[in-house]
Amino acid sequence: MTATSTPQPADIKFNPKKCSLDKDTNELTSNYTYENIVFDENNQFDTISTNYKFKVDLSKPKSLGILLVGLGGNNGSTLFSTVKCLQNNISFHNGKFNTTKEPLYGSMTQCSTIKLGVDAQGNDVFVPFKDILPMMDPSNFIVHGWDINNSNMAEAIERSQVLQYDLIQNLKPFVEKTRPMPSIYYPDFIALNQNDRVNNISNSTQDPQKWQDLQRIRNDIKTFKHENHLDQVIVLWTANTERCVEIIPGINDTSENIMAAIKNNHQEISPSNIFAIASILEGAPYINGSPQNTFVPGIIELAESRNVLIAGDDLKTGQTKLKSVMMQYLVDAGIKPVSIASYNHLGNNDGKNLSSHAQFRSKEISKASVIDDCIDSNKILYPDIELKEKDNHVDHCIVIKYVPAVGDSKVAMDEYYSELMLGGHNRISIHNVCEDSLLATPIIIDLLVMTEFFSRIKYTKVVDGIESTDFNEFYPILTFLSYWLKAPLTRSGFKPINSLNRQRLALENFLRLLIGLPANDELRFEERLV
Ligand SMILES: NC(=O)c1ccc[n+]([C@@H]2O[C@H](COP(=O)([O-])OP(=O)(O)OC[C@H]3O[C@@H](n4cnc5c(N)ncnc54)[C@H](O)[C@@H]3O)[C@@H](O)[C@H]2O)c1
Ligand SMILES: O=P([O-])([O-])O[C@@H]1[C@@H](O)[C@H](O)[C@@H](O)[C@H](O)[C@@H]1O
Repeated sequence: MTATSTPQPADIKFNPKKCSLDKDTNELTSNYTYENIVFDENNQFDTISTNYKFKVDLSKPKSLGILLVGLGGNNGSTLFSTVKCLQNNISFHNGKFNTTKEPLYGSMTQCSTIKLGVDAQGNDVFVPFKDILPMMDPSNFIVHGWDINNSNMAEAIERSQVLQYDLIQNLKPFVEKTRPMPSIYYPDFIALNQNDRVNNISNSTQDPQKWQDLQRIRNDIKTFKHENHLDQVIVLWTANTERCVEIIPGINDTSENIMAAIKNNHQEISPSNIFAIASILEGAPYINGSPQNTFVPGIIELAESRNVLIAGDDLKTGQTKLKSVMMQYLVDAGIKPVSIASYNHLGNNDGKNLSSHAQFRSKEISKASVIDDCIDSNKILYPDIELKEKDNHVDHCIVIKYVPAVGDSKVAMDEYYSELMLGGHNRISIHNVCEDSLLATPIIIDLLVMTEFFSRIKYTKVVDGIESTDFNEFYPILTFLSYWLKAPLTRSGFKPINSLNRQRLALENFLRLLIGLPANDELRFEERLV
């Protein structure tokens, strides 16, 4: 592999001292010793080493099925259009230029690189992220989905006002024949102001039959898979933000209880609960791109028992992504943030839905948690976060307002107010204007590419030189995807990692170990030692 080439599977380069390629099965196996420093209750530490064997199936599927809940929305229709552009090489007049192939800027898998090592002169060598091992090309996605509104995809992209006029005209013949499948609407979960969009639902709002809704969604997934000859389908929620559900013992706390609650039409079963359960039962990974707490304990238990990948919550696109960098920068520099005031206004339908309190509350929770791991990491700056007194926490305020005039442009204003030495202060103000759906769509692409990639990896532990012949799949909550998520869903007993650089480091090092390379460090001894 060279720094510029796009290798095919046969070109995959790996470290033969750590890896072997089985040409019959097209699987690459690598050996890795995971070392961690573990402290006991007396603050004594030990280095714990565990040997693993990882196996990647290098044969990626020809096509990957994507089912979006909320296909007709801004994110859904933008992703659908992007894939059509790639598949049909659609060009458009972008103001001054005729653009042919759109690079997927904003997608880490498609447009970023990873440092692999150094050349003979000690200069860093980078390769495209997507070229380290075979990953799905988004032009091989087959996209469909559900929406509570029946507009065809040409009408949907016009309504969204995300794409340029010329591109919409060029896309129309490729998208107008697609209409979203009818969905489920339980009015209590999204804002009342969405009511006038509802004309494409299969359930009765007066007499809900949630068990039948579940069967119908399962059937939709099966049919889509069958009709398109797909081996794998991933379902992703990019519909409106729902209010959070109440966690009720006996109702949604175990997989058995939640199935019974669906049969009994319990009011705390949300549409997103139904979609998540349907996907898990169909063996389709499910990703929650919105902030609501779809993954109640009963659904997590179901995913664990069925061994189906799940990930969430809420896409980390603009303001929160920057916050997960800023906070890490300030705290790691020994500067003490004492308040973060985050205002944000936008004028798309997402903003309209979030102007309702219960839905805003879901978003407020997911946007607030992003600073927690940094606060937790530094007991010099925040000696006892439990006390929640002035000196021990960050005043973190989150405001979102709906301003129709600005459309899909998301305006974010943040003030980071921090303490410096000798009573000094540091105030950083950020004004960030970005197109909401054009930030979200490449992130959705990354989540889909990486979910498919992780589903081709298995591992086994090697104990005393003996490796088990049974290879395991990942624990179902795929926290490797945290980089793209505001409030990463995390395995019980573990705390989420929010800091962006830490999240990326995990991905980089994991890709490296799969091809037999050690974890990346920046020791640069070539330069620093004589
Ligand atoms: N754009 C971003 O930067 C960003 C970032 C993080 C999270 N999100 C979240 O992504 C979601 C989608 O954002 P958007 O801008 O596309 O919103 P949108 O309002 O344009 O689209 C949502 C779509 O979902 C449909 N819908 C609502 N309930 C449904 C149901 N039960 N079944 C099927 N369809 C349903 C609506 O009709 C609409 O077409 C929101 O929850 C938003 O908070 C967006
Ligand atoms: O990712 P980010 O920019 O912090 O968060 C965004 C919010 O600020 C915005 O109000 C909302 O509508 C988007 O869906 C997204 O959640």
